[in-house]
Amino acid sequence: MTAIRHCAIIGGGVIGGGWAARFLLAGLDVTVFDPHPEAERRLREMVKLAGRAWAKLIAAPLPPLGHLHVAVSLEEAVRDADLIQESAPEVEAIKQKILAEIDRFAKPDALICSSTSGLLPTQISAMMARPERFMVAHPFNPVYLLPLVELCGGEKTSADNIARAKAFFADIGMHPLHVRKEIDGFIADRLLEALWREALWLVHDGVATVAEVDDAIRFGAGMRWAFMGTFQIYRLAGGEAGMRHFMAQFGPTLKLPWTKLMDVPDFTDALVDLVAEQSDDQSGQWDFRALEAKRDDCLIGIMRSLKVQDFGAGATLAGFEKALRDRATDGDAEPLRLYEGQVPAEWIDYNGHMNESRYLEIFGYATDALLARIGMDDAMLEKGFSYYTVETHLRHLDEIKLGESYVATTQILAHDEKRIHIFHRLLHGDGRLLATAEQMMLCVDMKAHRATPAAPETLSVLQGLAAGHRALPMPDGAGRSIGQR
Ligand SMILES: NC(=O)C1=CN([C@@H]2O[C@H](COP(=O)(O)OP(=O)(O)OC[C@H]3O[C@@H](n4cnc5c(N)ncnc54)[C@H](O)[C@@H]3O)[C@@H](O)[C@H]2O)C=CC1
Ligand SMILES: C[N+](C)(C)CC(=O)CC(=O)[O-]
Repeated sequence: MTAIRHCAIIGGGVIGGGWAARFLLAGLDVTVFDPHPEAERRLREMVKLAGRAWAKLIAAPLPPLGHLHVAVSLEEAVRDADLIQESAPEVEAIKQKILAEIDRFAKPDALICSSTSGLLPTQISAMMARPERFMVAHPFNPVYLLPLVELCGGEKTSADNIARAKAFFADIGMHPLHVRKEIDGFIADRLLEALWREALWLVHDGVATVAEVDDAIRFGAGMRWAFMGTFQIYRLAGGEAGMRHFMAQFGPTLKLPWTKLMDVPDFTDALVDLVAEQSDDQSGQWDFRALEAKRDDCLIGIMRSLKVQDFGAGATLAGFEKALRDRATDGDAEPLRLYEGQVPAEWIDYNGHMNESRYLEIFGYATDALLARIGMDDAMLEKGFSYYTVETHLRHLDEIKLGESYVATTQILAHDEKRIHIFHRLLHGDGRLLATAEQMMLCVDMKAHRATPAAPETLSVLQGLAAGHRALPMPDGAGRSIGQR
């Protein structure tokens, strides 16, 4: 089975564009077919937006951006692809026809996926000659940021292909969720639809405006759903007695006529106008791209916080960053690129530039990344071993402002079985050297509170990295002390 390096996307709208961006940022080549005359402009704008988001989100070296090609036909788009992601309009007949065509022109071992939000895989693959390599891979908007992808096979999808898709989507930083029963709307859209129906009724019945409905979500339950979902949150709502008490107390309310569930208000012109006008009142002052960027920044904030907690989507992000670091080629004699990002608003001080403490914060993240690279993981911490920083010499050389990008590189100057002597550089995106930090790290037995030799497997990775760095010149400023000219 060939590795997946080249993806094709059929339909390059909101979702196809999001897939293209995620694949390209993960270093894969992408070919898109979309008959829309504006398709290429929209795609390139999406890739730019996604690149901005990943630069802020991901604290690990990214592979070089893949190559984007816009094809003139479906056949041209799919013929060399290892994975094809159909993302055309949500109409069963259109999807059946497109999937049959993809099946005809694709390589025999290519995986074929559909982004459908709720159509049944067996139905939409009905005209395919080889449905065993087909499945739904349902993403969430924006595809380049949200990790969830629901995988749902049809009656003829092979288990091997589901496993292959699972591994592939995990590899590009996603959380594949296998929907084991073929069901309309899969798991997530069943939940979203229930909420959407109720929201429409509330507006239709004049109970609330669209902005009030959104406030009811975003100031309350929406915040906790981001990391615990519904069941885990309700378990806590049951108090110490937990889920059983919660169900005993709130079970009976389910029988009260609180929801309209399967009833859908008729989409009369009056309802569409009401919702659209209220939506304009709520968000009309926002330029579309600015609102997308605001959404992305909020998601990035949530994911970064969850990463610190190593919880939910944050654990997925941490795992992806670790894989990127492991995959990155160090080069024989290159400082390691261990941490990069853009300066967020809260790092700006009264002088209008990044505050001095943030320089050390960035170097701290680079040190953490180095330690992760040499195997100082949770298992090592649990055994009671870690590295502590025992000395830092920090030089502030230049300033960096809001939204500007930076990268921290790390050179290993020396090491022995207990110590690592490193030299970090902080570089502006335009190449200026902003700061350096020379540090001594000490391996510590945390239970005995004393220095200790590192584990042989840690020393062996360290030796490999240090061997490459031995050829590098001693950095300008290494060994300096304050007051020296
Ligand atoms: N928008 C959303 O929030 C989500 C949508 N989806 C699913 O993704 C799929 C695409 O939806 P969107 O991107 O939202 O729609 P969209 O309308 O933004 O994009 C559809 C694209 O398909 C193109 N297209 C039309 N006929 C085509 C053909 N014969 N061959 C190739 N391209 C063709 C259109 O020009 C358009 O650019 C649907 O199945 C939808 O259910 C899945 C998750 C979320
Ligand atoms: C509205 N929708 C059914 C197309 C939504 C989805 O499928 C997922 C999402 O991103 O909300």
